[in-house]
Amino acid sequence: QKLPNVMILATGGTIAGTGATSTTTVGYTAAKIGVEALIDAVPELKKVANVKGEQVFQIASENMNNDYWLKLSKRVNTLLAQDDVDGIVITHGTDTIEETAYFLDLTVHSKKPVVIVGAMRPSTAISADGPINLYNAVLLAGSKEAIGKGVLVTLNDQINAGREVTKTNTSTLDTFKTPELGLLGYIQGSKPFFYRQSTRKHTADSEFDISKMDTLPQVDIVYGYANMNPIALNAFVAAGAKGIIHAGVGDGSLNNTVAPSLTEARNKGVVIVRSSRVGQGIVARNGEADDDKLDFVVSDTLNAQKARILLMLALTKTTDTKQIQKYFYEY
Ligand SMILES: NC(=O)CC[C@H](N)C(=O)O
Repeated sequence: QKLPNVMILATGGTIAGTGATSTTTVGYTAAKIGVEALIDAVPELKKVANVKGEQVFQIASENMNNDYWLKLSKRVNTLLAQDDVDGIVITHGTDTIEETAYFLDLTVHSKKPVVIVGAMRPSTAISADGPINLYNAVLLAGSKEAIGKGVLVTLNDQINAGREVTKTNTSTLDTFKTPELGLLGYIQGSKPFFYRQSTRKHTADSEFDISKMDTLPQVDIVYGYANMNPIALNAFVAAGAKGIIHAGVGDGSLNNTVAPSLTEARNKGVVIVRSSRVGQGIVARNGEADDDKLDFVVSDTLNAQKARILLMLALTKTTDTKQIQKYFYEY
């Protein structure tokens, strides 16, 4: 039986982390060991795929930025265009895995599997989760089942969709979840099992193309809270933000000390997206604000960090808020 060719692109994170002792599970160093060492630590990979590794960069993912995303997405597109690559695994720090997953979901143009994987314990820890997670990721990236499902995230034997997955716990192994909408499936006994898939456009159907881009528009996030003031919002706008994600309280509600500054920003051409700090549910258009009159956009079910990604990509195509709103309902 012919094994699939799976390329492992390493970017750092705890999966490549090392600690002082086997019980060091906090205060370790992320992004220490290279891709060859990651592969060598799991000889079982060779039984399920022909694996090759490439170190794209080596960072703790709190340092993720638009430049790294553009580089990674371009590399993934180039590799997937090759006949000798069947799927891609990306090893990644867990802090921003959900953002990278959604960015690639929108900018990789292929039906071939792309699987992002991380770990919550460094490679040196007792019961490190990196090796089994990497094994599962390679298995998934080489599987027929993962074709056309969009960018996937796997840790803890579970498969989640790039659009929906979020980190829900600072430290436990079962941190990655898609609350309410639910995970896509499991990996058990060296087999992936899928039960659902996202209805939103992604990968091969995505119209966002970053192949010729070196920068992305500035979009910042303003967090909602009681006694909120517009200082951060005004500073972002003064610094040249082209878009603002307002992670409002509740259903994206606007504090009355901040609403006038949002209107002012919109009048200057800044695109305002009302999202929510709640994390679940739809932000209703014309619900907590008259979006038609204010010319604001709502984030649908995207959390603020994912809404930021879609707005950046939307702004590479248009500043028309009707079209941008359409994207938020389609992707
Ligand atoms: N568990 C982790 O991967 C967290 C380590 C680090 N903060 C990162 O995101 O890269």
